[in-house]
Amino acid sequence: MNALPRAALADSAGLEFRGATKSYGGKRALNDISIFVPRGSFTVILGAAGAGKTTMLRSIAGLEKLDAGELLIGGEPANHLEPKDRDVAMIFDNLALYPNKTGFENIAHPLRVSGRERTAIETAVQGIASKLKCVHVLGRLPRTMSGGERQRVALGRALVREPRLFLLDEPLSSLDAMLRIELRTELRRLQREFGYTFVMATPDYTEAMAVADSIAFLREGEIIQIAEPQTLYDEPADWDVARFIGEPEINLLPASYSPDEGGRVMLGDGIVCQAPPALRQGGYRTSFQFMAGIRPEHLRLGTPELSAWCGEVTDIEPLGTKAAITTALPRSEVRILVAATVARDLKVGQFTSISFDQDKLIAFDRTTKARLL
Ligand SMILES: Nc1ncnc2c1ncn2[C@@H]1O[C@H](COP(=O)(O)OP(=O)(O)OP(=O)(O)O)[C@@H](O)[C@H]1O
Repeated sequence: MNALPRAALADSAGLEFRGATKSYGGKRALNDISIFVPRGSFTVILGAAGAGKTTMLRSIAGLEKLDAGELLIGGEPANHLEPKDRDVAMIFDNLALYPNKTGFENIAHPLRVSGRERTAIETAVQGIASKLKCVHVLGRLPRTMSGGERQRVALGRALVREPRLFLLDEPLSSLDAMLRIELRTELRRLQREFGYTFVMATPDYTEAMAVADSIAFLREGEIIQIAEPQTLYDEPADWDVARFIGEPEINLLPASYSPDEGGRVMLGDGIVCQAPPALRQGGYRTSFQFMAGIRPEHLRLGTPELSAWCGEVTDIEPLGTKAAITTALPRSEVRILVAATVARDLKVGQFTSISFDQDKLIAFDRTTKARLL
């Protein structure tokens, strides 16, 4: 297994969907999905429960048949291929191991089934086990392993086959938080090092941001946006995407725009500020209403000379190095992310001044929810 030069792979297709559609009893689970996944990349399908993530992965694996549209794997049409002929591995969250086989035999199983020779099996199992740091459990039965060790062996069993494409359906969701972070880092490292093509489904945006080259945001069977993680955060296609990415959630406040004086924004609760660049440069000639999105990390407390608002602290949620402060304004509520040291001096019931970075305000259309460019 040699490391593959990533640059050379960037243009070649690991996977492509063209207008993929799939319904269950009249309900569209996938609606005209088109996506190109470069070979050697890590793509994450992000979306809420029921968005269609599993259906998408199962259609790629051949466990579901598309009603319409084309699937290409490695640039080749794959709609007609049986699952076993697609050369893809699907990794689920509840990866069951054979209870009566050792760690070694569990990982070796797919190679034995395909008739691989004994010394080649030995080398492959040792190689993948050392990459996944589970050599020490190769001689043991699953019931003597910790949850994390079992998951490593199960991942080893999927990775040892070296298929063209790996499909990972919430593979870490049953692990505790620490293990999840440790294993996702390792998945990312392995994927980079060996140029694997990974398509992973998850509803967890932090997991998606941590590992993805590219994230496809899926909602009700439709791809709403495909972008690099930071772009999804900075330039969300609509306010559903903006709310999904970021913790605490982005603040959404009714607002209006006026082209006067080079562009002004009036937020509820009587705040008037200069419009952000996207609105100023948008060529708008008349006033209109929109939804203003302000991320909690772009609000600040306690700079009265710069402050737009005064709010009452109604909740303080410690988050370790940071804290989420909820403040009530006369007609709305905003959440603010502050350093824990700042939160220490605050008390529920106290009034505080609030200011924000106007250039970071994101404007959304009130009807379509789309971000205004
Ligand atoms: N075999 C099936 N029969 C009928 N409806 C189905 C079937 N499989 C999925 N669906 C429906 O298709 C839609 C998409 O389901 P899917 O499992 O792909 O979503 P998901 O994003 O993976 O959700 P989760 O995160 O909960 O696993 C849902 O409305 C679901 O109820």
